Amino acid sequence: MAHMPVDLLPAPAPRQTPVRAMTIAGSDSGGGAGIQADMRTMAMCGVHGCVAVTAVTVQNSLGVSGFSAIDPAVVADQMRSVVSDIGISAAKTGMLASSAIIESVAATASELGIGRDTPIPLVVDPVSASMHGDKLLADDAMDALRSVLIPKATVVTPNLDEVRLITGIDVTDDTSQRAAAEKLHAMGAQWAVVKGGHLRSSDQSVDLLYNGDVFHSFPYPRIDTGDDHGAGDTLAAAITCALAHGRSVPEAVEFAKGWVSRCLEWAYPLGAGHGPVNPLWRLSV
Ligand SMILES: Nc1ncnc2c1ncn2[C@@H]1O[C@H](COP(=O)(O)OP(=O)(O)O)[C@@H](O)[C@H]1O
Ligand SMILES: Cc1ncc(COP(=O)(O)OP(=O)(O)O)c(N)n1
Repeated sequence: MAHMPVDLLPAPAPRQTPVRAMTIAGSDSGGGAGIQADMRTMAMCGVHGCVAVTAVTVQNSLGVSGFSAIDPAVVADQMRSVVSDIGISAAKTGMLASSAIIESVAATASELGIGRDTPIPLVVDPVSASMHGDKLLADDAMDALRSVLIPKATVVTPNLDEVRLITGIDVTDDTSQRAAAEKLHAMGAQWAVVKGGHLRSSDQSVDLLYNGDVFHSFPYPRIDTGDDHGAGDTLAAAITCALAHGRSVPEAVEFAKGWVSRCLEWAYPLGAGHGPVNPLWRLSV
């Protein structure tokens, strides 16, 4: 295992109300991705995680065999209920399933003051499919993602398949990764992270962050594992936690890269397919 320095977010003191964040995402019955991944990382980062469930997937280590989407009005009401009482310092989106849910989440985020240029940053992980290729977002929802949600994002975090669907750019190298980041920023995201996890030609996994001005590159050693289910959710959740703790976006992405790298180092086999990344490494520190 590589030995990277450990960057930790502060743990709450006994009886002290922790920093709060909300995930607006789908449930993974296998416990490795979606809401379950977000809550695992939030808990291990000392953050009280709140939830707006968007869909319930039927999923295990072999893939997603079906899902049921939640009524968009119920998604919006979950967001209102959390923000009006508990309060949050950051939010993230994951699986949103349909254009109706995307529109509801974007409108409710505006109503509640969540998103870029507000005090509550929004991390948009534009989940479109599982690692097995199972669809988690309707084909006709891509326009809503581009036109109403990405312009609200403080940070958008697509993988390379999602980059292709959203921007039409096929990222194969550093130049196309930069072009994709520029296009995502031009679509209205304050910051774009183009994740390099799927660029398997290198011994590095390089994520690129861009805000219309400066590129920040995050090269980390590629970890040799097939147990990488939930890596994207975990990265976005860790960014959200660091933002909730008051870190800047580049600091939050740096923290999250270190976090997900350790989670990949500690990933374990589960079921007959791909096991999950493992935030429980934090219990050993
Ligand atoms: N084998 C790996 N070794 C190190 N980092 C990885 C590896 N696979 C993915 N990552 C990192 O995990 C995060 C999620 O990446 P990616 O796999 O591209 O997203 P997704 O899970 O959404 O498909 C990124 O920060 C990426 O660089
Ligand atoms: C309910 C749910 N949400 C998101 C995903 C995809 O998660 P991701 O982190 O991109 O991980 P992989 O699918 O690549 O393992 C999901 N599968 N289920």
